[in-house]
Amino acid sequence: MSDLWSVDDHLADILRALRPLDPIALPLLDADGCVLTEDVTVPAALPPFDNSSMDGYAVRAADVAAATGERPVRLAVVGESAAGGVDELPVLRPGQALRIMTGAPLPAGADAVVPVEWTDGGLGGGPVAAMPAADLREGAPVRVHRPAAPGAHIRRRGSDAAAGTLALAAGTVLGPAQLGLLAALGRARVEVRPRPRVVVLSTGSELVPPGTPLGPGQIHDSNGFTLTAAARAAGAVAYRAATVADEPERLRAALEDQLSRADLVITSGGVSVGAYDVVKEALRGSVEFRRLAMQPGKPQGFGLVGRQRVPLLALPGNPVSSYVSFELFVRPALRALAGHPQVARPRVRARLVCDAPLTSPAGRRQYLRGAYTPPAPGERLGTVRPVGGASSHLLAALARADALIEIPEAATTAEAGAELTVVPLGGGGQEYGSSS
Ligand SMILES: Nc1nc2c(c(=O)[nH]1)N[C@H]1C(S)=C(S)[C@@H](COP(=O)(O)OP(=O)(O)OC[C@H]3O[C@@H](n4cnc5c(N)ncnc54)[C@H](O)[C@@H]3O)O[C@H]1N2
Ligand code: MOO
Repeated sequence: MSDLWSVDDHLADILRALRPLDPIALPLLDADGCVLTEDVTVPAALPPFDNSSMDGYAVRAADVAAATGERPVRLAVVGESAAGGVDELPVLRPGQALRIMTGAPLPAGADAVVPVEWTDGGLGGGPVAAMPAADLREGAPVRVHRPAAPGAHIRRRGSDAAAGTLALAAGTVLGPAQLGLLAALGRARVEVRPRPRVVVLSTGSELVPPGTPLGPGQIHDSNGFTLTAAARAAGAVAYRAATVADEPERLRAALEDQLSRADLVITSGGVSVGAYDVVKEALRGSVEFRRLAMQPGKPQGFGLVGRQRVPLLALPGNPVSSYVSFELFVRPALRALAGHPQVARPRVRARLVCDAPLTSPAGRRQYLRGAYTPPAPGERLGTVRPVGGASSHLLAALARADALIEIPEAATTAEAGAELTVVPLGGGGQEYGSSS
């Protein structure tokens, strides 16, 4: 098996040849899912002013210290502070209160907010459930039924983020909460590594697009869809190009067309030892073709092509082979281009559940398709059950699977109950926020 490359060496060679894309400034929503490349400091305190966390009355805490239901404290209402209000607020004097809404600025002199439910709302009766309309309480004093401690229901200026402190560190993955923070800080754009632009090129003279009836010997291009969707799920901006017939000139022309708009190109098919292995023929020289100690996915190609030296991964044409190859090699490559610290999908250990022992070719790492069940409460391991056989044309079984089951190179069988490594395939695998 000495002529076969290991899966790990092949991935390491690909990652060594790549460098993360140059950072660009993007509008916030375009930066969703991207890796931040600047340290963002807080330009001005958040919140920018002391404000109320309740609808109620701004008061001097000392004024209401003795308030009870039986002996309410009566305060003169001297105005109102509403969120977004532009009027200058009066300075609160002893014996006075100011109507205040959630988020509205606290007037000078006030040091607490009494929620409206602890007052008569200016109506002269018992406690109210909500702030009465303005005309009902015009000029009326408010009776406070409960004390509020100094600082109660006040959100202090800078209590969320103090000016000059670090809000988000370079390396943070931006998701909903991080984008919200940037917006709150007033940032319209941020510097991030962009999503890689990917072009997917399916090769094969037998291929026709779905929606077109099949002629003799023809099949529908499925890899183009699997790989484009997989690239998008990995965070790329991916396009499926038209399929290319098994003619090297056509593939070179198609590549020429696509290279300028791609940070990475994926081809499928044409990499084995057949008479019409177009990718191998067209790209020999700039792409290195290898045979890996792996099943499926034995034939693989990788190189930097064109003047711009765009990374190109040439995947085998069998549908399962190309998808497994994507998960093992292309996804990490895309995440490396996007600057993600963690490029591979997380692996888990799981116990094999199967009716008959599984077999695997000697000296090759096999990736079978499986259905993974996470550990039950209190259990250390989940379970995994194979879905379909090992053949690399089994698309229907792939569509029912949610994990890859790894059988190591050294093993030729795996019995029920064996503990194995599993690669769950679900979700985008996105972990926001973390910068480590
Ligand atoms: N004599 C040998 N034959 C083969 C070997 C070998 O070592 N010696 N390796 C086999 C293995 S393993 C694989 S994997 C395939 C790889 O073949 P290619 O990458 O050259 O792919 P093609 O020959 O073009 O196609 C293989 C298979 O997949 C179908 N296909 C291709 N593209 C698509 C697509 N876009 N959508 C759906 N299906 C596609 C194609 O019709 C073929 O059936 O080689 C083995 N042979
Ligand atoms: O290496 Mo192939 O990918 O087994 O079908």
